[in-house]
Amino acid sequence: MTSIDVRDLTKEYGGRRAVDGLTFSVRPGRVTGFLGPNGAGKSTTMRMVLGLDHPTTGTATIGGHAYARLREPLRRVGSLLDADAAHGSRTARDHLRALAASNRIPARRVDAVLEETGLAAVARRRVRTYSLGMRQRLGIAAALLGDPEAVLLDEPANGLDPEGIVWIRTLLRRLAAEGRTVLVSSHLMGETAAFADHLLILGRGRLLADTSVQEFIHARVQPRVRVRTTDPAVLGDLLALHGHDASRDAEGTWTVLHARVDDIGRLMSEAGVPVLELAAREAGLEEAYLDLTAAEAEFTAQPQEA
Ligand SMILES: Nc1ncnc2c1ncn2[C@@H]1O[C@H](COP(=O)(O)OP(=O)(O)OP(=O)(O)O)[C@@H](O)[C@H]1O
Repeated sequence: MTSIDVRDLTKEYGGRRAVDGLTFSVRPGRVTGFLGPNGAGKSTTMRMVLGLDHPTTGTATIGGHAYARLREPLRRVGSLLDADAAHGSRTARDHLRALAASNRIPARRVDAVLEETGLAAVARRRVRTYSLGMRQRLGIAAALLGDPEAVLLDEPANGLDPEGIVWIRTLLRRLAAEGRTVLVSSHLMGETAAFADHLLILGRGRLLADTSVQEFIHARVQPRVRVRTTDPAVLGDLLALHGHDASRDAEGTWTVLHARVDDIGRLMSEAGVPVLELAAREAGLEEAYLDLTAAEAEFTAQPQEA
């Protein structure tokens, strides 16, 4: 089994820490979402895992080995860091063939990944004529070329149309189901929640969270119930009588904090208050993520000097 292990990893650029003492493992068989604000250190970490940057201190290994020590690395780990990695004057097919030849990957894999990424029909066109989404698909094709056990993708949904976004989600889920190790950075919280099982969240080069998506959301977003009836004032009195923390919007819909639909439904039924709408409000990753980053910003804010 191939896990990606980062230990005490630090990277300084001119005395500034882009990555600051990171330790985590990315496990096989699940999709790990890699989140954090712009400049948090996600790409720098991925570059160090892929041997494209040298750590100032610490180690990053794939299946226990530094990238530089892997034989035929594309067969062990595939990556997408930059959609413009292919030379514009080459065709997609030639680009992938050259990559395959230099890593002793059978040429039939080229056709397989072109098919898989939906590029087969345009494979003989020069890459410079590709749209951003097509270049992104080509980058993903290159990542999958060596049938690798581990895959690192930096913002793979970038430039993809809605169909492409559904496609990448399905692809990531399948790669994980096949037992591969999948690390994916993204700024799209809705998308990350749809494809990721686990999260690593960075802030200013440090690890803020290493947790399952479900646990992360449940720990940060309180359960709420949305409820609507014919007479909002009567419902307001009923909720207050039973000590519920609730607020009412302009249309008369109540939001009840720390409550479950079963409790509110039963309460209304017993009091004879008609229910027009009753729903548990779905807690989202975006809300949980913003809660964490806001708390972090507050915690790290430096007091102004007088
Ligand atoms: N080659 C470099 N030289 C100097 N500073 C760098 C270099 N590469 C990255 N940095 C700095 O390191 C920090 C982390 O950048 P990085 O690109 O890893 O963040 P990120 O989390 O991937 O951000 P984004 O979400 O915007 O892609 C930033 O402050 C960036 O300016």
